[in-house]
Amino acid sequence: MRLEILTPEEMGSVDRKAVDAGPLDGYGLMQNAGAVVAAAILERFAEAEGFLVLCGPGNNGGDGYVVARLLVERGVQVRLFAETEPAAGSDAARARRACPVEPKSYSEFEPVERWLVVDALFGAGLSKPVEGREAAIIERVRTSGLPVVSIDLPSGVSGLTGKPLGAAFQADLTVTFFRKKPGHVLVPGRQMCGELLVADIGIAETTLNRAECKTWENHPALWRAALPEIGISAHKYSRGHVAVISGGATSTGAARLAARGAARAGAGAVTVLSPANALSVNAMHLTSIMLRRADTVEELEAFLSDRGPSGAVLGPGAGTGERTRSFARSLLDRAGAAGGLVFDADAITAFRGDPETLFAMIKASAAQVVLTPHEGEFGRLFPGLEDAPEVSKVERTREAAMRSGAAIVLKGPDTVVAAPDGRAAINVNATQHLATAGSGDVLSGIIAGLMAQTMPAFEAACAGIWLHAEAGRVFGRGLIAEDLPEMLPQVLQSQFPEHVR
Ligand SMILES: NC(=O)C1=CN([C@@H]2O[C@H](COP(=O)(O)OP(=O)(O)OC[C@H]3O[C@@H](n4cnc5c(N)ncnc54)[C@H](O)[C@@H]3O)[C@@H](O)[C@H]2O)[C@@H](O)CC1
Ligand SMILES: Nc1ncnc2c1ncn2[C@@H]1O[C@H](COP(=O)(O)OP(=O)(O)O)[C@@H](O)[C@H]1O
Ligand SMILES: [K+]
Repeated sequence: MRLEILTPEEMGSVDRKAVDAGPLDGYGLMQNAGAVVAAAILERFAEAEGFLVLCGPGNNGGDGYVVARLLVERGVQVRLFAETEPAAGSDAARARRACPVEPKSYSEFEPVERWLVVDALFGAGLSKPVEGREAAIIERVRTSGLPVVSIDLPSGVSGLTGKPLGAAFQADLTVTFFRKKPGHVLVPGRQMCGELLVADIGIAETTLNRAECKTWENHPALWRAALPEIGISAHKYSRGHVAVISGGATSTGAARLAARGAARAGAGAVTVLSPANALSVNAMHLTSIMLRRADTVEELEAFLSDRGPSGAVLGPGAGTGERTRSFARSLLDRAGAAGGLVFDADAITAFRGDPETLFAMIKASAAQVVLTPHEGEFGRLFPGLEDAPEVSKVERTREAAMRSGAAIVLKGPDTVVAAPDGRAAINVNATQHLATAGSGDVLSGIIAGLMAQTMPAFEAACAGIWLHAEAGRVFGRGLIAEDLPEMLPQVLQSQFPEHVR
């Protein structure tokens, strides 16, 4: 599978290497790009009665001239709109000369019923907000309701961030080349692409140095090999034991959701560590999951020494006070080399005043640590890395992982996972049904459950996010957090059938 995601800059370097290696030059690649777009249009929109092609000044416009020529050669009606001539001597200028359709100016653009718009204004070279006459034509197309096929990216959407820079097209189909770019998978770019087609334009696979790729679309192919296998002679503790720290009497549900997530993810044993005042409420709701009292660090440490859990979740419903901070310190300090810790929710917020102390402890710890913030929690730990219009969620998450020494799961419809070594994955199978209270608590448990079974942090985080999203996707409407752990068996069994030996 081609899971690598390339920034527009990385794609530009692949293009240059491809041209240097030959046999195709830039013009040859442009011909192939135009050909795959024209073929996709004719296949998907066979009923279109004509085509309105909008060409910008760069190579994206160049692709548009090629598409216009190929459509004319097919005998269909084409009108072409361009405002600026491509730079003299460029591939786009050559494509413009080879195109038999004389361009009209943008002001002459009139929508025609049952025609289709081909958007070749800007692609990877978008360098400033789309305004003025380009914005006006995008608005005219939007109000016309005509279908739009975008070449490479919907013009106006940043290939790096997935965010619109000024006005932007909402496409029905986007055809990009060689590999996806972050803007195709991060929101809102992902929805603005409509259907996305990644086409081969004759760039050899060897042009891409795979070892240098650090960003992928999250997919089982990335981590399937690291999924825990249960051996024939397994016993419950050999399958991993997860401790989940519960909050006080009125906030225990979050820990139980995490515990259930850990158990369904395959941990052989799960223990909820509860304050004394919440023992009875936890006891009333737990069956296979064990329960033990832990109000103080001493009680936590006694449990860690006795039972040596291989994973822990701290944060859901835990409170943001000293108990949570001291438990975090203890878990980081006492975790064995195989320990996998997930700090979520309150365990993140508890360090808002002093993130550097948390990061220093994480870096000094033998444990593998995953932090699972949503945007609000992320802003508390990583001042200066908050969301901003021209910043990529991938780069923010990567920077946070390097700063903290933990794998970071920055949640949302396009959850990004990053590791301190620079690897990053963007998740694409989540649905909006996951936006329900407690859903993140289940996720933290799933990730801890996988780490407790010795899955490394980055892989466990990627797998956890994918499984959690898939559980939500398969369940669909009406989902509440309690349903997520209960969907995991179906997802695991259908996606990862067991090899019975
Ligand atoms: N060998 C290659 O490099 C290939 C490139 N291809 C196409 O080339 C595209 C990239 O081409 P370019 O690098 O020329 O970039 P673009 O054609 O995307 O845009 C660059 C041009 O648009 C102008 N511009 C950028 N943002 C603007 C804005 N908001 N308002 C007004 N003008 C703006 C720039 O000044 C420049 O003239 C890709 O998206 C792809 O469609 C394909 O032809 C395949 C091969
Ligand atoms: N609109 C959405 N589309 C897809 N996934 C979403 C959406 N909103 C939230 N999620 C996912 O749901 C989970 C919510 O977690 P979180 O914000 O911590 O909620 P809670 O604290 O209630 O558990 C995360 O995994 C997040 O990625
Ligand atoms: K475009």
